[in-house]
Amino acid sequence: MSEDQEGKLADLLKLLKLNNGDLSKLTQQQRKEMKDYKFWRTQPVTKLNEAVDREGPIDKVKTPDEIRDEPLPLLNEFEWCTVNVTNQDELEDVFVLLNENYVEDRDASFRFKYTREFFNWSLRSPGWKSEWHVGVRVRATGKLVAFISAIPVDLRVRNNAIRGVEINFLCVHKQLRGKRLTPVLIKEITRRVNKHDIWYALYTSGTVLPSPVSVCRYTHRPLNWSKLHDVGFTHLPSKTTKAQMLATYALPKEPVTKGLRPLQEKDLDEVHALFEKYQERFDLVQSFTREEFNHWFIGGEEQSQNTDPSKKVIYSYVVESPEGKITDFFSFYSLPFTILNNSVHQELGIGYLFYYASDADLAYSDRYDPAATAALKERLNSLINDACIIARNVKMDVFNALTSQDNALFLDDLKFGPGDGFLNFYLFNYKTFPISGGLTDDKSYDAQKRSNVGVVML
Ligand SMILES: CCCCCCCCCCCCCC(=O)SCCNC(=O)CCNC(=O)[C@H](O)C(C)(C)COP(=O)(O)OP(=O)(O)OC[C@H]1O[C@@H](n2cnc3c(N)ncnc32)[C@H](O)[C@@H]1OP(=O)(O)O
Repeated sequence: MSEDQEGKLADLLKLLKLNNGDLSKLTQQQRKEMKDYKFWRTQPVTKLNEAVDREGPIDKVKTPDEIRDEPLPLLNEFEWCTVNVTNQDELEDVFVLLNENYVEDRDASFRFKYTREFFNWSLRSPGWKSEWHVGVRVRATGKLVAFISAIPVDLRVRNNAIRGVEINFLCVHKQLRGKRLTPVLIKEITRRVNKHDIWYALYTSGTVLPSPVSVCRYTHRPLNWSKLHDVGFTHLPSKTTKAQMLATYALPKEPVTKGLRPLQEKDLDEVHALFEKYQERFDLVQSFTREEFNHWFIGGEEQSQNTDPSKKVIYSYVVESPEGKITDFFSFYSLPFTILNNSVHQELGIGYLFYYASDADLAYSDRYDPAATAALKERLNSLINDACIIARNVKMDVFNALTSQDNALFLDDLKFGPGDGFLNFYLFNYKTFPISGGLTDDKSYDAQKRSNVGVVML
């Protein structure tokens, strides 16, 4: 890969996951010292370089009555709001804020194309609460200038069950950056979550904060190389022809796994059970109730009855054996970009690998047994290759995955290139020993250890 191409791919990755950092951020020199995290040093999080000697809560136990009833004060020109995401106009405010401020795109050529359907899926999972969609508006004009959200989740960290929230979509308008609004937003969402007697949170960020529980790397698999090339995402490596690049990334016309079909409601119990069994191997997982499983993988009524591909967010597939047993499951979601100022292409389709499960290695007590590894590797290679084919067939142009889960078993074989973006996983008010993120010391894919991160955040 030429340097130029690597640069472009790095840019692509930056855009694909807005909040990623770069490799330099992980180096010691670039990282701030603990004392310089003026906000984070006051919070119940593991300190940088802290030697964790036990796993568990950080703060003393509190009750919701001890938590203040009123939001923290804001500067007079701003006011708190609860964004009602079931109201189209208010949802629109969130789109505009995120679309214009979430992605750091230097030449402003791409924007996330958030849709109502995407937010209905990501912000309204079972148990969602309106007051956890926190906004800040300009008092005089009502303009939404900051946002942060939480959804309730049941987590498992090794053998401990934790009732918590996932925090996502933190965004401050570009013109208000550097003004310390973020700590206020975080304190406010913490207050609103604590009022519901919830004291722990999971969140991810490209930024290095005190202190990552795990670090995964972004990877991407071009599906439509010529379009990525046309819009300037990938450049032709020297001494290579376009035809060679197309051949490199060519995929079969249709999925190849026998018995592969979309997940249906009738499969839910069986797939849920297979999924839970598969997830047991990981150290950080989200446990889904049946209702949550339905929401995240079938997508509720709106998604299941949806036939318009531009509105489809979640794609879930199962493999059914000739005996009628579900042996495998995979899912990916769609979050495209709008391409600005390009006369030919208006949109870039992007698929993100979500959860999967397989019975390929379940008969082995040790996941690392060479025979177990070989069986799972073979199965995942064909499953995720099929996922790429399906994604390509619904006009996605690139398929994105992290080094989490068992992904290191297929990333190289299926031509997922490493990006320069890293995603840090954090727990709020909960100390843990580090969890492997699927990377070796030199930041390449760790096909031996793989990852023990079994949670996928949007
Ligand atoms: C129990 C319930 C608990 C619930 C809460 C759990 C915790 C949830 C935590 C949130 C999980 C979010 C998960 C996601 O959504 S990650 C996605 C974050 N969003 C983006 O990347 C979108 C584009 N960027 C922006 O909108 C702004 O640059 C943001 C808002 C990121 C910072 O705006 P700005 O640049 O204007 O900064 P400031 O002057 O206001 O504030 C400076 C302080 O903020 C600390 N900072 C900077 N970036 C992040 C970050 N990504 N997570 C946590 N903290 C961050 C920073 O270290 C500094 O603190 P300290 O260094 O002095 O200590």
